[in-house]
Amino acid sequence: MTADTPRSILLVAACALLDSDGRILLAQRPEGKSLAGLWEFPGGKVEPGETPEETLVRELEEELGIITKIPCLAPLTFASHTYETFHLLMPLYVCRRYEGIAQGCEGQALKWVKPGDLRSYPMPPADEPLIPFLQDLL
Ligand SMILES: Nc1nc2c([nH]c(=O)n2[C@@H]2O[C@H](COP(=O)(O)OP(=O)(O)OP(=O)(O)O)[C@@H](O)[C@H]2O)c(=O)[nH]1
Repeated sequence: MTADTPRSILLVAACALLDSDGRILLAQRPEGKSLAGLWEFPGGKVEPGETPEETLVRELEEELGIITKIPCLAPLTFASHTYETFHLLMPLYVCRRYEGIAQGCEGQALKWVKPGDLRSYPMPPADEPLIPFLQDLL
């Protein structure tokens, strides 16, 4: 792909799930996937017919066994990052209200991380500009 080739935009919804101590949940991308081993915010691709909020409610249940509702998702900022084969547009929401205890339902490792420690966890390049927004918020 050359610099002139139009890339498709991939819309992914992501969520900073917070616990009562203000820690943020990160999930490790499993072996075999792109960007394996990096730590990311739970979420996933917005499927046709879904809103980003609907995607997150679905993904949080599928990936983590967490139940939340659309009004509990507060938009914080977004990532806009060009990868080699697509351009990622990723709204980041914050969620403080949910039911259940997060578990890696798809075998992924999870970590509750203090805002000041986020940089200790290697993240996809799209995520790095998001960190100061979370640190300012929390
Ligand atoms: N959920 C999530 N995805 C992210 C983050 N940062 C980031 O670059 N992404 C990218 O957004 C896409 C999300 O795809 P996905 O999670 O629904 O699906 P996937 O891993 O099976 O995608 P893959 O087929 O590219 O491996 C991936 O390309 C992933 O690399 C993030 O913080 N959270």
